[in-house]
This record gives sequence, C-alpha cells and structure tokens, in this order.
Amino acid sequence: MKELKLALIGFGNAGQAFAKMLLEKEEEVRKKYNTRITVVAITTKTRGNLIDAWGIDLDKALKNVQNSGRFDKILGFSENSTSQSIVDKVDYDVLVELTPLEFSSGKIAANHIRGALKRGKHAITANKGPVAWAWKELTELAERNHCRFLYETTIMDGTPVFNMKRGSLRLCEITGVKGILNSATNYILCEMEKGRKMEEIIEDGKEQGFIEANPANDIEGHDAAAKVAVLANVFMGADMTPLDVECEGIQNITELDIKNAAEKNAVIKLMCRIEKDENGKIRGKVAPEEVDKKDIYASIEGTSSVLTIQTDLMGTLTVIEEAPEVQQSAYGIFADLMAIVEKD
Ligand SMILES: NC(=O)C1=CN([C@@H]2O[C@H](COP(=O)(O)OP(=O)(O)OC[C@H]3O[C@@H](n4cnc5c(N)ncnc54)[C@H](OP(=O)(O)O)[C@@H]3O)[C@@H](O)[C@H]2O)C=CC1
Ligand SMILES: N[C@@H](CC=O)C(=O)O
Repeated sequence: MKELKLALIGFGNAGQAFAKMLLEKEEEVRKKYNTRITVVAITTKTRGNLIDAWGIDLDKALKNVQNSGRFDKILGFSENSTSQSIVDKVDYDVLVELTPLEFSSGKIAANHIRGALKRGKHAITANKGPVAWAWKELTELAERNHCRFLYETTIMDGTPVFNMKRGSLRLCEITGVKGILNSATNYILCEMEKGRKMEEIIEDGKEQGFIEANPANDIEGHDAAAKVAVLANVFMGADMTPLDVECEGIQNITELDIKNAAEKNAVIKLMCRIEKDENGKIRGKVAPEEVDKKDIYASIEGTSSVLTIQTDLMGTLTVIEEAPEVQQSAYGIFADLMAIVEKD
C-alpha cells in the first residue's frame, strides 16, 4: 500500500471540513487507489500545531478544536514552531494551504507554497492569494520540480472550473469571463431584499463559515477582485494582481438602492468581469450592477455562484454552483488531492 503524507496549513472552516471528508472517504481511497492518506502536520495561528510522523488522529484533532477551540497538549503538540518552519522541515508529500486571503500581497500563503514546491512537494490551496499574486512563478516552479500546484477551490469551491479548462476545453482560447463569484455578498444582497440589515446578515454568514476571516475582504469586493485576478491569470494568461482589478464592493449599497432596482424589475448583484480592451489589454472589474429579473444571473440566490466564459471554439458556457456549503469547499481540495493520488 502506498502512503501519501499531508501537511495542513490552517485548520479553520475549510480545513476542518476537509479533515472530515478525509475521514469519511479514507477506506474508499485505500481500496480504489491502494493508498493510505495520513496527515502528519496541522498548523494554525492561535490553536497550536500538531506534528506526528505516524499520522495525526484527525477525529481527536477535530473534537479538540470543536470542544475547546485549541489542540490538546498531547503527543505531537507544538506551540512554538511556525507554519513556515513546518513547511520547510517536516516530511510530507502534499502541502494543503488553507490560511486566510491576504488581499494586498498574498505573501504568507505564497511563501508556504513556494517552500513546498522548492522541496519537490505537491501543493494544493483554497487560498486565492498565491494564485492571484504569483500564479506564473509558482506554476513554473512546480513544473521545474516535477510536482503539482492545484487550486480548484479558489473559484466556486469544488465546481470543476480549472478541471474543465484542463480536461474538457483543450486548446480552447478563453476570450472573456463574467460571473457572480463571491457567495458572501450575494447572500447579503439577497437577504437585504427581504428587508434585513447588512450587519445582522454578516453575523449570520460568519456562523455558516463562508465569510472571510476579515469580512471587509468580502464586502469591499477584495475576495471577488482576487478571484478575477486568478481567472485572468489562469484562463487568459494575464499578469494581473488583485490591485489591478477595478474594484467596488457592496459597502455603500442601501435598502433604497435595492428598492429602486426592484421598481425597475431588477436586482443588484456584485458582478465580476474580465474583458480585452481595443488594444488587447486584459482588464478586470468588480462592481455592483442592476440585473434584469429575466436574466439568468438574477436567479443566482444566496451562496450560489455563476461563471460564464466566452471561448473561440466552444462558444459561451455558463456554470452554476447551487447553494454550496463548506463541504463543497472541502470537496475542491479533496478533488485536487485525488488528482495527485491518481498520478502518483
Ligand atoms: N470557507 C469557505 O467557504 C471557503 C474558503 N476559501 C478559502 O480558503 C481559505 C481558508 O478559509 P477558511 O477555512 O474559511 O478560513 P478560516 O479563517 O476559518 O481558517 C483559517 C485558518 O488558517 C489559520 N491561519 C491564519 N494565519 C495563519 C498562518 N500565518 N499560519 C498558519 N495558519 C494560519 C487560522 O488559524 P486559527 O485557527 O488559529 O485562527 C485558521 O486555522 C481562505 O483563503 C478562503 O478564502 C475558499 C473557498 C471557500
Ligand atoms: N468568502 C468567500 C469564500 C469563498 O471563496 C465567498 O464568500 O465567496
């Protein structure tokens, strides 16, 4: 039986949901792929770290965090090691980077991934930062070191966005992109239509686990701008960072704006767009727009999201992800891991 050792950097909503999925699918993976997956390190910012070359008891780690908010000081507990030192020194095969988005540089997460790829270890991330800020460099580094850098969850959770491009749209050029790509703002706008206040809805979204650690990253459009940069880079070969995206969030949208839109038979949505201008320059934009109620985009409710791509060979394609929960985020990470298991 083969063994694949994982290091999880970050153990919040996505990390814990992924750990549960690993436990749920453990036996199936062993049978189907003759592979035993073990988690040999888990790092967090405030809950301590766990390192165990024989494999961490995930069930116990999950219960610890759920019951006391921290890992128990058991064998393998380490208070003082930094995530970067674990990335650089622990013996693992796949790094799973699940720290929060750092909108203005993506540096911490990019350093984690760079550290793993330099050592010839595969890296999977749900964090948009490294893909938005350093996609080209990290992809080239992975190629040079014969390992993989995968990031399916960065856009629409486990919906096969990058897998679709890689596997089913070979040699198709993507010429334009639009979408509603931030669940939190879509949920907030839909709840505001029902008369609820933005602050109250944010609290509710925090409990459900889809709002960023810093909610301003969602509300002010930063998460959506990072997604635009990710798609522009991966789909269209742009050299774009989130700061190049023209960005306006929903922080100034009022009940009156929503009412005014309704009177015109429209709803307000936070739209993401990537287009080529007349000089061939790729431009990204995030801004609230009024969308006619007859448009399919108006039917995207709550945490759902939608992505439309224009291609040269396959016309226009639209993919919708309906009402995802954190399990769908975990699935994107799991699907990337299975892609590595299949090839290893
Ligand atoms: N949740 C979701 O639905 C989705 C999330 N994502 C992305 O996945 C990533 C993780 O999201 P989520 O799990 O919700 O975030 P959380 O805020 O719930 O968890 C983040 C985790 O990272 C840890 N952390 C923070 N900084 C560091 C650091 N420097 N070194 C090591 N660990 C660190 C935190 O530690 P501590 O526990 O001590 O706070 C926590 O365990 C984000 O980038 C997010 O954008 C993508 C798609 C969907
Ligand atoms: N906060 C993000 C989570 C996933 O990327 C969102 O609301 O879409």
